[in-house]
Amino acid sequence: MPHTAKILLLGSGELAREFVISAKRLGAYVIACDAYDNAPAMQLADAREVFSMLDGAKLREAVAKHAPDYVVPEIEAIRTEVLAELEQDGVNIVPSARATQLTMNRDAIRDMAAQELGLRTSTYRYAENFEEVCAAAEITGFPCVIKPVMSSSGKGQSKVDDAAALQEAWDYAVANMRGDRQRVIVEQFIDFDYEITLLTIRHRDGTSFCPPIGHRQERGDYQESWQPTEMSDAAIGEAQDMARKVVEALQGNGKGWGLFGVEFFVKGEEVIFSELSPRPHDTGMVTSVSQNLSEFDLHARAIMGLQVPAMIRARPSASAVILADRDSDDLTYSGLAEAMEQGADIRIFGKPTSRPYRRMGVALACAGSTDDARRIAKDAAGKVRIGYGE
Ligand SMILES: Nc1ncnc2c1ncn2[C@@H]1O[C@H](COP(=O)(O)OP(=O)(O)OP(=O)(O)O)[C@@H](O)[C@H]1O
Ligand SMILES: NCC(=O)N[C@@H]1O[C@H](COP(=O)([O-])[O-])[C@@H](O)[C@H]1O
Ligand SMILES: [Mg+2]
Repeated sequence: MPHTAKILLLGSGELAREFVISAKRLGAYVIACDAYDNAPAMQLADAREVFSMLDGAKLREAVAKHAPDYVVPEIEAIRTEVLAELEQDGVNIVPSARATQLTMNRDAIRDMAAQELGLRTSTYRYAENFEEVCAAAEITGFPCVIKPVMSSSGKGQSKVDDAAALQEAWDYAVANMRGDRQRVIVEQFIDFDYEITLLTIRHRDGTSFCPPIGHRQERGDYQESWQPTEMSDAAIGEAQDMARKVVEALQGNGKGWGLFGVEFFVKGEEVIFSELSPRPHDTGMVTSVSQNLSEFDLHARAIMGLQVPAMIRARPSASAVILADRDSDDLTYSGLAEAMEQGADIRIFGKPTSRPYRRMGVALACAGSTDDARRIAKDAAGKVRIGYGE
């Protein structure tokens, strides 16, 4: 098939699905990969491969079979050593193999940010057994937050208020971690005023930023986001400086081009670095309606060496998630017309199965203010009904 670029997409969730749309508009041919068939992005891509991306041999095989111009990771759980080897052999890993390696585990990126780059972070220690957890909590104090170093979307994460609750938090982290390394980060709990995602784009002409996105999380997972969010110019400037430093440090031997979601906590005028994704961010789904070019469009443009505006504006907008509440493989959706009554838009991801709290869709709204947009998006999300085939 004629195409402008061939993209092997590693991960086929909702963020990949939107990315496929953006990349295909620019004429790309996209092969969507994930561990399960009929994943959201596969339904729209040109081709699919179903395999575990933690399996290095299978990963190599997929790259050899398709000879892509770009390998675009969309999840963290990937055999990233293989990406580094492929990069050595001339394969273009987005944004770079180093970025995927350092962000796969929380410890690598946190050490780089706090120690090498000197960015302000919460106080933290790592622990590999319960005794070390107790020692770490002595240093961070209470409350603290315990997370597996390998996890995302809040999996295995808990806030701990006193020493009596440490055992439960450790057990919960071990039970919900990804991979085989029993290691957690114990972090000082930051009683922040608000938290943001700063979408940062590294592209052929330099670095651009989107207006900050505010968000609210529950169980460590995003519930709603809005853009722009109120923030002083000084705090925005500080966040941009930190984001620039960290994305530049991730370039390694790759081009380092692409969009990053850089997360910060803000307390008073203090901006505290939390973590980042070297790819579109879930809280950034709001950009599908808030910006002329969404985070997915911007990622596609940056990767393909195309122009990215220096100034990106956002009109007041919000997103609110549509979550499942049980396990099912016989899903239907209704209530979209009611959900749209106040002007919201709805995205249904088309995930073939549900589980409690799995994100199945999102409601999006623009309004005169972010407060109004949040209200409309939340109301709309609540009106979409999921049928579980019972
Ligand atoms: N040290 C902390 N102090 C206060 N809140 C925290 C802390 N660490 C995490 N949180 C809360 O939990 C949320 C999820 O944490 P974090 O981003 O580290 O997890 P994650 O599993 O990597 O999430 P994702 O992959 O969805 O970005 C944060 O956005 C924040 O709301
Ligand atoms: N915070 C990371 C994040 O939002 N990742 C998004 O969720 C998908 C996995 O969802 P699933 O667990 O429902 O399959 C990923 O593929 C990605 O799109
Ligand atoms: Mg996060």
